[in-house]
Parts: sequence; C-alpha cells; structure tokens
Amino acid sequence: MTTLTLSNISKLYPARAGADPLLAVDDVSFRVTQDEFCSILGSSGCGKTTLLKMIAGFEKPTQGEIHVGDSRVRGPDWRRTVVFQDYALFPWMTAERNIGFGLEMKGVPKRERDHIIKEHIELVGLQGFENVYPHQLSGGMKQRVAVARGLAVDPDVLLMDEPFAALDAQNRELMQNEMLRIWESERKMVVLVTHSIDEAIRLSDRIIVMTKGPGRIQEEIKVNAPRPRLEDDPEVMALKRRIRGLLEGNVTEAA
Ligand SMILES: Nc1ncnc2c1ncn2[C@@H]1O[C@H](COP(=O)(O)OP(=O)(O)OP(=O)(O)O)[C@@H](O)[C@H]1O
Repeated sequence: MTTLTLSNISKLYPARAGADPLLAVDDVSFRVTQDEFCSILGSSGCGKTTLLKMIAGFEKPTQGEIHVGDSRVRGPDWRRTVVFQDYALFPWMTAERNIGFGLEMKGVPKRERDHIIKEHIELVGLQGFENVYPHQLSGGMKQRVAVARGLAVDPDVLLMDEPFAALDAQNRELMQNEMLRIWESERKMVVLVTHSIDEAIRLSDRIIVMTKGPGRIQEEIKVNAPRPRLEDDPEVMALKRRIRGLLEGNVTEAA
C-alpha cells in the first residue's frame, strides 16, 4: 500500500525586498493512505498551497521530509500530479492532447496512449470534445480535462489546489459530485486544498484543519458520515459547526 507521509514539515520563505522572512508552514506531520480522500482546510494565507507545492515537489521544505511509499520527494514527478484552480491547460493543445501530455512525457507508446486518453475522456464525460481547444470549453469542462490529465498517468496521488473555486456555485457543486464519482471509480489517493468547509465535508474521508499562518495542524477529523452527504443531515450539520468553531478559534462542542 502506498502511503503519503509528511514528517515535521516546515517552510520558511527567505526575506525578500522589503519583506521579512516568513514561516508559512510550521512542523506539520500527517499521513494519507492509498485510496483516501484527504482535504487540507484553512483560511487564506495559512500555508495550504505551500504545503501542496511541497508535496508536489515544486517547493522544498526548510525542514522535514515527505515520502510517497519508500521514495523521498525531491522534485516534481508524474507520480504526484496537480490540478490547479486556473486549470493550467496548454491553450495550443486540444483536450485529448492535453490529457495525453503526461503520457507522452512518460514515454508511453502512441497506441497505448490513445487507449488511455479514450478511457479518461469517458471517465470525465468529455466524449465529443476530444478535438476542442481549451478556449472553447466552459470552466467546468476545462477542469474535467485537467482532472483527466492528472489521472491519465496513473499517479500515486492526485493533488488539487482549490480546483472548483473559480466556478459558479451550481457548477462547483456539479463538479464536486463528479469528482466523487471519478474518485469512487478510480480509488486514487487525493489531497485537496480548500478553504470551503462544505467542500471538505462533502468530499473527504479525513479533514486536516490548519491554524492561521504559520500553518500548523489544528485538528485531524475523520468524516464517517455516508456519502452523499446532505446539508441537512444532522451529522453533517454538527461537523460543520465544529469546524467553523475551530477556524474561528472558538472550539464548540465536539460533534
Ligand atoms: N514564494 C513565496 N515567497 C514568500 N512568501 C510566500 C511565497 N508563497 C507564499 N508566501 C506566503 O506564505 C504564506 C502562505 O501562503 P499560501 O499561498 O501557502 O497560503 P494559502 O493558505 O494557500 O492561502 P490562499 O488560500 O489565500 O491561497 C502567505 O503569507 C504568503 O504570502
């Protein structure tokens, strides 16, 4: 079983012109298991994105180590793919070429690549849009391409940074449900960064609630309520109150 392990991770950004050094993440340790959906939840500036960038290998921790299975994270790698809020698709490539990009980098032969691309187009429900360019797609569809691209290389972990924040409320909910459907069929480890309590509760097996910056773990919460998690479910409502209390620094009765 592949486990993601963060051991005593800190990140100190060095001083920049006119700005002091900044401790963005302070001594964070947690584990995520193979098919777990884990969310990192916290207010703006608490170091969520910094944490995700370190897991992806884009930033190096100042202290501590990150491992996926036995191998230490030392840089970006197809084993940890990222879905960004702004999609980060290549505008000059069609949907299917975007999805196949990582496979090409990985050296997967064309025939196998075409097969995997087709499978992933179907997985995210984009049949008929294979040859369309990103500017011709809606925000939700672009995000489907980004999710398919992230999953096509069969990574150990899919990292998502506020992936639905740019969508309107209706499309956000639709994409959250789609993400659940995709995750349930793929059974992939997902680490999602979000500032939305509703999103974290709707999607996650476990929620890591961060303190305000410098980001430390305030609490890890296992979410046991069966999916789909409806807003008026008493367990969901109690959990929401509890997390809101934590984020406001005002811990309410445990749910
Ligand atoms: N490259 C950098 N150099 C210096 N400081 C940085 C850098 N990147 C982020 N920071 C600072 O580190 C802190 C944490 O930023 P980060 O983006 O990780 O937080 P966040 O929780 O993801 O916030 P948001 O939800 O607003 O995106 C912030 O104070 C930010 O200004």
